[in-house]
Amino acid sequence: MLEQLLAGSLEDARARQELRPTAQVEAEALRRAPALDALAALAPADHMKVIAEVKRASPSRGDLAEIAEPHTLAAQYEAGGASAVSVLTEERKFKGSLADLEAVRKAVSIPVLRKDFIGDEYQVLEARAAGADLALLIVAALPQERLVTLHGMIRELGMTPLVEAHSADEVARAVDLGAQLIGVNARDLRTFELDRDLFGRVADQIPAGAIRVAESAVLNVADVEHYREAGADVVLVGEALVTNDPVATLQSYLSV
Ligand SMILES: O=C(O)c1ccccc1NCC(=O)[C@H](O)[C@H](O)COP(=O)(O)O
Repeated sequence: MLEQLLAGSLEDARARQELRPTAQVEAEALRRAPALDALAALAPADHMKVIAEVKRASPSRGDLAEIAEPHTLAAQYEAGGASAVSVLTEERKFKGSLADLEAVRKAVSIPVLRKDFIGDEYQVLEARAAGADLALLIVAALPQERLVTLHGMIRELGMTPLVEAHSADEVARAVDLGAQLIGVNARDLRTFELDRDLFGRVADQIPAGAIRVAESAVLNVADVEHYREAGADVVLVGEALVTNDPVATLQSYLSV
């Protein structure tokens, strides 16, 4: 599934590239106001910080929420205390788009993450051109050489890479990159199995200077407490926010 998702995202990027060539997207990326400082926004605090996700659907759960106005939801997230907004831009299984990201960018003043299956430079340029401050890199999806190149490029464009791992080996690869923002995804992107204890097993490998993000599988405050006790600075939450009252749910997590 991960290979399919990456291949689909790259294929869709190729189709967009036919219409908007690299030079054009690069010019748009360079014209953008500088990216917001996501590391400052997500820096460890005396409570859990939240990256709140705009998530309509997913391969593991199907349709989750209609979200006709992603910018309205994102504004609610910001008002509710989110430190950043994650926007799924993958079209085929998550029903997202870069237009969602652009709309969210206009509506909030907190950092915005492009959450997609990023495998090439064009997608990174698209992220910045649409106003993203962060871009996701999934360790399991790419060879280390590709990760090094894309990680460097994201940083050169002023954005922050969120480097996502799902095993001790992948955390080690993220650390080798010099990643300052490391996510441990409880969801195995190949099987969709959830393992909330994975974060606790690998958190010690993440250097003290890096920000530790626990991704996925938060369904209630107890899950947030579980991640906090295991050392998470930030949780990334999608389903629980889009299927419940987003502000009340978010605020309950911020008390942890
Ligand atoms: O959510 C999925 O089913 C999924 C499947 C395959 C690859 C990625 C997937 N999700 C992306 C994410 O990482 C989550 O949207 C994000 O961490 C929030 O997760 P949750 O709070 O469990 O909705």
